[in-house]
Amino acid sequence: MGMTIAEKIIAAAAGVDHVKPGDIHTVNLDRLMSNDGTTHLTVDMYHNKLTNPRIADPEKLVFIVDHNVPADNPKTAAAQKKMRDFAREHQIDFWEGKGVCHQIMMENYVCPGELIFGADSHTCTYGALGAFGTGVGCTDFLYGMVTGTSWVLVPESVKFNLVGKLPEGVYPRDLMLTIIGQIGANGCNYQVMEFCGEGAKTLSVNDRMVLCNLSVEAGAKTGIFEADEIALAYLEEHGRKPKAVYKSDPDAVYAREYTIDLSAIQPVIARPDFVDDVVPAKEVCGVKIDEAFLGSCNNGRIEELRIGAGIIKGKKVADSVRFLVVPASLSVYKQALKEGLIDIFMESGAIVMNPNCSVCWGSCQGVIGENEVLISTGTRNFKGRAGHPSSKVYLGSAATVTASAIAGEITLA
Ligand SMILES: CC(C)[C@H](C(=O)O)[C@@H](O)C(=O)O
Ligand code: SF4
Repeated sequence: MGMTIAEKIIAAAAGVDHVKPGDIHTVNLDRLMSNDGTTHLTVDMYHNKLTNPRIADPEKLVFIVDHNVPADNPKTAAAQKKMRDFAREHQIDFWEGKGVCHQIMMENYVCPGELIFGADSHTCTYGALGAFGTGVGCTDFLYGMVTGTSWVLVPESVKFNLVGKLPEGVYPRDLMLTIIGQIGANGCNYQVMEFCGEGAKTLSVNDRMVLCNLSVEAGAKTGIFEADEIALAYLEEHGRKPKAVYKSDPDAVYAREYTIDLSAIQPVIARPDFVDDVVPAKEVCGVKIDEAFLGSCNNGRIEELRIGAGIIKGKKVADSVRFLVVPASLSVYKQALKEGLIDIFMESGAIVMNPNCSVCWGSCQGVIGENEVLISTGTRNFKGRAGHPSSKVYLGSAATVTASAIAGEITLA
């Protein structure tokens, strides 16, 4: 019986020839990433719970302060200090203020064929480069840190055969929200969403990141693409080499298969308070907004900043709206500066912030108040995600978010 890409990665990490869904294997981890959301808890467990605290291989570890940057209160400052001190003491790669963790990982670490655990649910982003990335809690993270290994219950894979090409003005974010709307927030629970087909060839690594990143919002263990020439070109540009390049075998077994026609996708919006409550954007046009957010590990890269800047150039943010523009990393920020995009946003009245998670998770910048409405390129719109429990978050593409920031209400670009 053939294997899927995900199964091949797990088999290699387990040192066996063959795995199948339902098997449990002990695996060697290639890398472990943790951010300021939970690292302080891992550090506490490391110091207080272990009889023989040790780190298997500090070179496998990456710590990234990205969720609350710079620290916004004494509690987050203390948590970050704990993380910083620990990283220094153990010579762990440490990043602070340089960008959202998944963006930093993609720019600097992730290689095809790797198995990566991250103490963050959107670690599934790394499938854009043909790696198996998945989120774990801090107990599993601690185990991985101490032993360099972990366990994986081999997930089933679900095939998404992409055909055609997205129409002009329709983006990978519309595509992935549409898929999540169709299959539901539990649509791929503990399964791998494998994206393939000729339509995949029309998607850049950025586009693939958008899809893989949101796979967890359909309950998936991860999302993955084959590391084809597009992924390998990205890798080379970033000065890295693949660990291994896997293709799914023709006789690999899938739990289900979907065919998605990209040319039929339209701009969509996920309505509050569920990522799978997806409707055509035109159905919610006219909803008044208080804030708009262009950023996050899903949609804060140069591609989206270009889309936003292209729409807002020469126009103004509505008086009633705060428009937060937050590049996903420092390198995205610098590229945007070089291309004059930051100037365009500033001229329009947008608030351009330092790279970090920002209002995507509503704990740091741009928190919204009682009954306020945000339109966002972030990942989630759960109740209270961006601030007050009565506030509302609509999720849309960079184009829809920017057009709405100008209009003061949800509008199509
Ligand atoms: C803080 C972190 C653990 C969390 C996650 O796991 O995803 C956050 O990044 C989010 O997007 O909700
Ligand atoms: S940008 Fe949002 S989804 Fe991504 S890691 Fe930060 S809080 Fe989580």
